[in-house]
Amino acid sequence: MQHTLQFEKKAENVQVQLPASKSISNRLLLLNALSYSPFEIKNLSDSDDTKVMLKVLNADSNTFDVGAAGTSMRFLTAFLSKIVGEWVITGSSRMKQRPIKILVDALTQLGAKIEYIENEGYPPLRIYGSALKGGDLELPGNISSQYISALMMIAPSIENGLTLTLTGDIISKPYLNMTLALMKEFGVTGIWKGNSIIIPEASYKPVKSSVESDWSAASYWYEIAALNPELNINLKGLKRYSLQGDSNVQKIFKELGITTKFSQKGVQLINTGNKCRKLNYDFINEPDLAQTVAVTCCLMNVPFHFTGLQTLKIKETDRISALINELGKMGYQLESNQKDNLSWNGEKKEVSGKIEIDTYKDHRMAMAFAPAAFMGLDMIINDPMVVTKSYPHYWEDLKMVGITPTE
Ligand SMILES: O=C(O)C1=C[C@@H](OP(=O)(O)O)[C@@H](O)[C@H](O)C1
Ligand SMILES: C=C(OP(=O)(O)O)C(=O)O
Repeated sequence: MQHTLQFEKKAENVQVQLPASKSISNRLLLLNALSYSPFEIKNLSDSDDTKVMLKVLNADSNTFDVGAAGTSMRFLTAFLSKIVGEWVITGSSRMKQRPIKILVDALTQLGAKIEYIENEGYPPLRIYGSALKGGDLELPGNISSQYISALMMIAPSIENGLTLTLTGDIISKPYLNMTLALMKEFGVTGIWKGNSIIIPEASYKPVKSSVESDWSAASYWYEIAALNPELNINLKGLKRYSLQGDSNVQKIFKELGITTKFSQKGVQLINTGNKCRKLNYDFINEPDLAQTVAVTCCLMNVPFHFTGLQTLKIKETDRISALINELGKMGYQLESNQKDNLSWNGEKKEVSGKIEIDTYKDHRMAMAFAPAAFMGLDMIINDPMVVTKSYPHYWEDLKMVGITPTE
């Protein structure tokens, strides 16, 4: 399926009810299960990644398919390892290329028995769950924080708890702090000590919880604000003192002329027109914002140098290559060491005619590129429904600002 995007100037004011955070939703679902909570979670995400988490936690089979949801794959692998029984967990073809060895090795050290069904180091997995024994574990902190969050959440229910010492650079650290904060809501206090996270053996207590709106989803509206100086955008449900590291989108887009104003009604985005000459930014803490900011900078003619992108190659797709390919189709020549950086020096080739953007089964490719339609470009987005991974009503919401997708 394809969407051809047509843009017709429409609204001057829009109010957007953003989707709920899937990161918070998936943690709360696991913590609810671990605390045997009878309470319903308020404002749970309706994303594919959360729906699949709910489905697995409520299933009565022993074989689960989590599709493309990284958090579900990693969190459930840890969870199932400590539930007595034999379980099989698999995912999409891309999920079978996303590494999981670090988590499997850690769980094995705690006493779990896990087998690789196809390729060593990757899902699908066969898990023989049993009671686990805790203690001290050392594991790399520079591949995916999701392995660490997964271990943190099961730690209180393991004999002796866990002390996790992270080696290498710590990437996506705000997600670890989000995990700690939510565990605290459920009555368990873990602490940082240098590069170690210490979590005691303890009982979670069931609590009523609710989910904030998603700051990563908000980033596409910051992009839209940056490209539409006259548009007045109000975003609902975001928290100023958020658990989400992606709330740093405020700081990044300030460099691109967007001021964030909090009020009773929500978050207002104001375009001041004051953009920086060049944007240098280290995305080590906010990897999911990189695509939004790369596309915005190109469309605004702001050269950039981004670092801290080492996790992008193992996400829904190799996001560094995907950005180079697709921005290349629009005439922007990006450069990268194909490891952890990406830059654009401001040079652009003229392109004409239709621009067909491939999305590589990556929701963030579709969402970051769609606002290019505001620039009068004749845009086609391939496989547009990938957005349901995190933001199912994205295309509906875009209609409010005059971008109409037609099949
Ligand atoms: O814990 C989480 O909810 C997430 C952690 C990050 O992944 P990595 O830790 O693999 O960078 C992020 O990219 C992902 O979208 C959600
Ligand atoms: C990387 C992402 O998700 P996950 O790793 O949970 O699949 C994302 O949503 O951008």
